[in-house]
Amino acid sequence: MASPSSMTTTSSTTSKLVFSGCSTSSSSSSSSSRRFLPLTTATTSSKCRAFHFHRRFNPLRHVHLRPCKNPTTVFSQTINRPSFIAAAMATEASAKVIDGKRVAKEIREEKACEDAGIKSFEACLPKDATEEEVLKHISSSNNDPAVHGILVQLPLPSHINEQNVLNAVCIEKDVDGFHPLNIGRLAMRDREPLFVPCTPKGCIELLHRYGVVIKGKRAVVIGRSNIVGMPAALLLQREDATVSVVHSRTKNPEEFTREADIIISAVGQANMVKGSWIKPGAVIIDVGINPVEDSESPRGYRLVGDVCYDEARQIASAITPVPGGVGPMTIAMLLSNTLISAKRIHNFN
Ligand SMILES: NC(=O)C1=CN([C@@H]2O[C@H](COP(=O)(O)OP(=O)(O)OC[C@H]3O[C@@H](n4cnc5c(N)ncnc54)[C@H](OP(=O)(O)O)[C@@H]3O)[C@@H](O)[C@H]2O)C=CC1
Ligand SMILES: Nc1nc(=O)c2c([nH]1)NC[C@@H]1CN(c3ccc(C(=O)N[C@@H](CCC(=O)O)C(=O)O)cc3)C=[N+]21
Repeated sequence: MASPSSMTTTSSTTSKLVFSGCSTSSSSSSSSSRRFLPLTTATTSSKCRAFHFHRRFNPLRHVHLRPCKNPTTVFSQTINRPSFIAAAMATEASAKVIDGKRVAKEIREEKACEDAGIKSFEACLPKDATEEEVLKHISSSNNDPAVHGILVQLPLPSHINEQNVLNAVCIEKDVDGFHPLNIGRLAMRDREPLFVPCTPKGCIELLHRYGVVIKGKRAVVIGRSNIVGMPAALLLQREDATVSVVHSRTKNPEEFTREADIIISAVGQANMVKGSWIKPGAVIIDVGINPVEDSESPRGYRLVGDVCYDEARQIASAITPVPGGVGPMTIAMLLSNTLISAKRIHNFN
């Protein structure tokens, strides 16, 4: 756990709160990309992280941000964007793979080109930590001018009230976009949230960068969680899609998905969405991260999405793989939100 004093020693930060489960080696000096993974004992751990920006290069080891030595080269790479895809136009038998890993790398390189550095400090609390202790950590990051972003890793242990905790994060540092004020603004017309939740923002960013037309399209979001499904549906609606939300009580979900030009699936059930659920030419964004046993894999498991990838790629015009699709985009959007926050706080345009 990063001690409160270590959070204040440098000029700027994102703060992350973690209940654990996690060892002391998960302090700010080690890679923390793992801290985001759902494969750790999610129900028994939670985390809070403080991120800060400083003007000199400071590679974000936690998310593998590297300083950019040659900005010109990087810019030319970012201009070279993936080709246009129109969901309705697709005729190819095999879907274009929407490469989240590559786009996330581009986004990280854009940040590096802006001379951005982010430091990340993790507060890793025991799983029986009290709500009061959690709130104390949040309050200390709220009040630390060096901290520009705070992320409380969900889900929280059951004895802690999620609402109280999320409400406590200062809205100006809510880089996860989960504060009810941010979500409320996302839901209302002509209002702008200070931050858009990272995973749904990453999904929309992938659609934009792959030239997928959203306006006027039929979109189906599978799942309605506060983290992914609900904000993803709000974002698609803001992009002028006509949106249906499918959840665990939906009868015959395939009747909805078969009509969709765009499907965002965030359920957490391996291979639930079959090829037969998909309209030919649809674009599929698979958020699901599901471990399935695999004795051949060094970890003893591999990750698959909610969508039956091998079936879907024969039918869809474009699809995100798991791993290497939405996951890396979530992390890139967290960086992006932290950059937005630091610029806003320092009146830097
Ligand atoms: N790639 C990334 O960056 C991220 C990936 N994830 C992954 O995305 C998945 C979803 O995460 P999260 O939203 O937090 O999960 P939640 O468990 O909070 O929500 C799951 C949603 O799926 C719905 N659902 C469950 N079963 C079915 C079913 N059989 N048919 C239709 N809908 C169903 C639930 O419905 P109901 O509301 O009725 O219960 C609920 O709305 C997980 O695999 C998670 O690991 C999550 C965050 C980031
Ligand atoms: N407050 C909060 N905000 C979150 O954004 C949040 C959270 N809590 N709780 C947990 C979920 C899960 N999540 C992931 C992020 C990245 C990958 C990711 O990068 N996955 C890699 C796979 C990595 C591997 O191979 O292990 C990929 O898909 O390619 C996965 C999952 C964010 N979450």
